[in-house]
Amino acid sequence: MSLVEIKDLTVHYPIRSGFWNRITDSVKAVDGISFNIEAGETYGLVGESGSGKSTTGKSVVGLEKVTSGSIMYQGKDITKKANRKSLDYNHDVQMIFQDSLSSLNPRKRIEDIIAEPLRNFEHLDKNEEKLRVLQLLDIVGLDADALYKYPHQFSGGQRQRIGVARAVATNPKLIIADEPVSALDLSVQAQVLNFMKKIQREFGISYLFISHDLGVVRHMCNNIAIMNRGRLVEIGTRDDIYNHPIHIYTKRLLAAIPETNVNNRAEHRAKRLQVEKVYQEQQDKYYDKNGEAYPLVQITPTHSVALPKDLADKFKHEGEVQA
Ligand SMILES: Nc1ncnc2c1ncn2[C@@H]1O[C@H](COP(=O)(O)OP(=O)(O)OP(=O)(O)O)[C@@H](O)[C@H]1O
Repeated sequence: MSLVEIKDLTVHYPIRSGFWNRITDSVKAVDGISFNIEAGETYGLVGESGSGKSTTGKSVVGLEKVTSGSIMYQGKDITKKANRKSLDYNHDVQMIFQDSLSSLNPRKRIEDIIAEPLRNFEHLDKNEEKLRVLQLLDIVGLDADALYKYPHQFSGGQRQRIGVARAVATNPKLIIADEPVSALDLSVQAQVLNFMKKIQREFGISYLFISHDLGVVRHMCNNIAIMNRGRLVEIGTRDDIYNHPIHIYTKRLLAAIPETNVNNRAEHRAKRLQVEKVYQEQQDKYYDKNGEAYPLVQITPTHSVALPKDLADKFKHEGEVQA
């Protein structure tokens, strides 16, 4: 059994209009997605802004009311509040946000910020609590004098590490990391990602790692789902996605990974423009007449892609020939 099993998850937001403020339509933020997160792994959920990643993450934490579908955790559907309560789900699942400045209370000292989940769930005495907060600061590489400071006294990277310390305080089983390093410089991104990996090794945590950037996810994730307009268009292992991408949208996201080597920038730009040209010319083949992605078709045991029948048959056949 996987740690989390998401099946046919749908989250629609109502659109209200007119004098009576009636519901006249809905935004299909998440439109029937399924994937599993295994214990101890980092699962990547990648897509452009507005593709539905955050809504999915919030649904998994229990912060968003789902329209239909299920999210199974330890055999129970946690889209139901009573099940979240009986499982102690809020203790087991934590979240790290992109914007550490607004997600950390500016009026609270770091000691109180990190201790907050401990106070909610563990009821330690004062000394035990302080010791635990100091251990957590040490794990994320911050000195003890951080205890008495406020969020604005830290750099973005340090604040993000404080967010990581708070998220791991109660020893959770799963952390939803929503764009955890997007607001940081490249060098600082690597630092925070390394801390997240170190903590994962030490505590055996699973991550649902949400990002718009396939470059960031590459060194973090074992399995990756590509999300586009509320649907999944490609699911696979790291090797499937980076070395054998099939969906035109995945190829476009891969071409959008920023090139860090200055000497290769011109070549990279030319390649990106070429991929964009192909995307504009051929994207219609990959979406149905309503502009929606097709259902996923399994190409190999680990790799599934949203394709119409003719393309699915073509790629399956190519896979068989190569094998
Ligand atoms: N509370 C809400 N009410 C109405 N529509 C919403 C709400 N939250 C999100 N949406 C819409 O749902 C869609 C998916 O949003 P979501 O934030 O999940 O995307 P995302 O991939 O995480 O993008 P970003 O990275 O920009 O946050 C968007 O069209 C968004 O405008």
